[in-house]
Amino acid sequence: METLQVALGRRSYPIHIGGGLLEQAEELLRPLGVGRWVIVCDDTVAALYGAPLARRTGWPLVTFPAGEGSKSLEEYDRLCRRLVQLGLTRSDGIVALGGGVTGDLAGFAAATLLRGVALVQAPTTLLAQVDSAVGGKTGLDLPEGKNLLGCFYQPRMVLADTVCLATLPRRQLACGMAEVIKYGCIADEELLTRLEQQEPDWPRIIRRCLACKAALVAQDERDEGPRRLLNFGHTFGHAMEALGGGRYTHGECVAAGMMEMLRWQTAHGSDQTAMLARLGALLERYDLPRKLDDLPEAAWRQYLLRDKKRSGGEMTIAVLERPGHGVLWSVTPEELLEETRWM
Ligand SMILES: NC(=O)c1ccc[n+]([C@@H]2O[C@H](COP(=O)([O-])OP(=O)(O)OC[C@H]3O[C@@H](n4cnc5c(N)ncnc54)[C@H](O)[C@@H]3O)[C@@H](O)[C@H]2O)c1
Ligand SMILES: O=C(O)C(=O)C[C@@H](O)[C@H](O)[C@H](O)COP(=O)(O)O
Ligand SMILES: [Zn+2]
Repeated sequence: METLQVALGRRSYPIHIGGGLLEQAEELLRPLGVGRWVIVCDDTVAALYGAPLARRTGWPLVTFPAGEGSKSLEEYDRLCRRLVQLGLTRSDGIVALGGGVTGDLAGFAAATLLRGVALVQAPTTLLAQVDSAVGGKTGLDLPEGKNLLGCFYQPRMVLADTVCLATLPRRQLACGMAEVIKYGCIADEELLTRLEQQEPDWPRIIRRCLACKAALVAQDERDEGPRRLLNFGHTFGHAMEALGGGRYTHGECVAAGMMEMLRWQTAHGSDQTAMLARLGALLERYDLPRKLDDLPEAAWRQYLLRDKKRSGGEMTIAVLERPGHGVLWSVTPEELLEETRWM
């Protein structure tokens, strides 16, 4: 087992990475001094890992339907009511076992139920292990757009059990690779080169991505500055995800969104032709889309304008200065809407 630390003063927490950590969950969580744990996971993860964990520990299990559609007020309501019915108190806690959907939904429930109960993130997808389980962003979607409800709520511990990756379908592994490639683009050119030349070594990749994320979160917990680099590909990607209505995953939209941002940059005086070719080849290597051509255009503008990085007449976007080095630009919504392929 390897351990990284997210340095946030009193709210600091460890990220444990390794094979077989779920088997040791009871022991690893004991020092947190939490009364009773409840496991929250989707129905797919329940069958694979939730039920065995519940059997071993005696912790109750609450499930919800797998998929992005569960990041909804309806599912949040159902989950919170179930947790109350189970008698959860303020000295108890939630183990969010699953992918990013579980982390966001169960994390938001942990942050708000009884005004906050302890939370442990136990990510089971590559995407959640390299990104969503760390940093404390929790959230739900609205019909008007992605992650429009939510808060920052840090977990007390993250347990990334790499054994779980063995059962992950190929498409979901690819989704995680989109966020991995994002880290390479914004902060780690050597990672890009390794991904181009070698087969993935998961524990090593996870460690590298999380070291980057932990550093950005420690500098800027509430997403007011450098943490926004993690949004590279998301400005367009989130709009694509909402427009896709569930057809495309978060990772696929981040992949196409990174390409779209490089095209936008190129049309705005920052030539990214070489990087477009490099990123395009890498996305292809990992079965990710470079373009999503079949999305309806009508609501594109509204979704983009609802981006959380918009503040009045200004939007902060993450762009690339060079491979491995992202920077933030401030643009007007009109500039962002110019020269995208839908306009
Ligand atoms: N909070 C954050 O910082 C943050 C960061 C990135 C993404 N996100 C959010 O995360 C979500 C995407 O996360 P995701 O891609 O993990 O999706 P997900 O949680 O829907 O998981 C994808 C699918 O994989 C299944 N699954 C999970 N673990 C498995 C395993 N080990 N073996 C087999 N199947 C397994 C799930 O049941 C689901 O069907 C999006 O909603 C996105 O907005 C949040
Ligand atoms: O942790 C962050 O900060 C990120 O931006 C990570 C992203 O991969 C993630 O998709 C996040 O949920 C997007 O944040 P949002 O603030 O644009 O909803
Ligand atoms: Zn993301």
